[in-house]
Amino acid sequence: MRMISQVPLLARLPFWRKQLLDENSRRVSNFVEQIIADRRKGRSASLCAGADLLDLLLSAVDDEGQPFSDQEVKDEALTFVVAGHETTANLMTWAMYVLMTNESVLRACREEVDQVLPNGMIPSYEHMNDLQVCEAILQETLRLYPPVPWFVRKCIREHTIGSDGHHQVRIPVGTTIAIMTYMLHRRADFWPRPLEFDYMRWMRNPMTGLKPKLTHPFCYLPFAAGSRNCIGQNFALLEAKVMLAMFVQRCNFSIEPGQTIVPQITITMRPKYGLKARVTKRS
Ligand code: HEM
Repeated sequence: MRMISQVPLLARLPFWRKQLLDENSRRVSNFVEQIIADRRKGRSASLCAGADLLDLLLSAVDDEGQPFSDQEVKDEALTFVVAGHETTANLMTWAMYVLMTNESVLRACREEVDQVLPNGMIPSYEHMNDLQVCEAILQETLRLYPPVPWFVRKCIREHTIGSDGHHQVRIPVGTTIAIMTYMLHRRADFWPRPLEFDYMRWMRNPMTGLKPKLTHPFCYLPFAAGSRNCIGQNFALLEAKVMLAMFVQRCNFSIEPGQTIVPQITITMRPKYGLKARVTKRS
């Protein structure tokens, strides 16, 4: 939505559903403006133990003592809302899909959660390291169903990739390269049994506590890589782990039969026709 409005030519084109896009863009923008105005006027406060991200943005100053302008605060806040919302929501959707369609995975997850968090205990930071099956399930979900299924980078130094002969490709400076995470994560040369959901491939070694080594340092990129990788990745995994554990601890869920579940790849990746489930309180 925002990307379209950043490209002047595209922004002017009256293409299909453009009005809806503009309207939704305005609504998100108004929503963020309201949040900032409320905080400036003291009508809202941080829900954290200390200052939250918005407090930090509003109080930050540069080397000359200048604060962010209203537009800059809004842009930064909007980036966090947009980058942090649908991504994590999609991760949770796909994780629930996996649990509802793999009985053994749900059983292993529930066993761990019931052991680490007995009698409906609310998870705290100290429990996070013990929720290793939950973590492995989330990592395997991010492999098969990356919420951000592709991203782009611009070439700043000329490269030639591929082996000698006709498979070689020269990449000149300035080329935009799309990295298809979804395909990378399913490549048989990097992942044994690539299409199988196997959370065990992520389990730490019980003796050393170390995670298994990847077959290639860049074969797993749910949060991209390099200096512009996801700034929120640790937070995202933490909040996803808390949600997954509490959901499994407190709810039963089963998938509504007769649905077609296919990934829809746009900027993010979600089930094309949604994912309907029956959720009940766990007794
Ligand atoms: C499962 C959840 C998430 C996934 C899969 C994810 C994935 C990604 C990816 C692939 C990028 C790089 C995009 C690119 O280079 O074009 C990115 C960037 C970013 N993400 Fe996330 N993200 C997630 C959650 C979050 C959360 C919770 C936040 C904030 C609270 C966040 C904030 C950001 C920001 C600010 C950037 C831009 C960083 C920069 O350009 O320097 N993300 N994310």
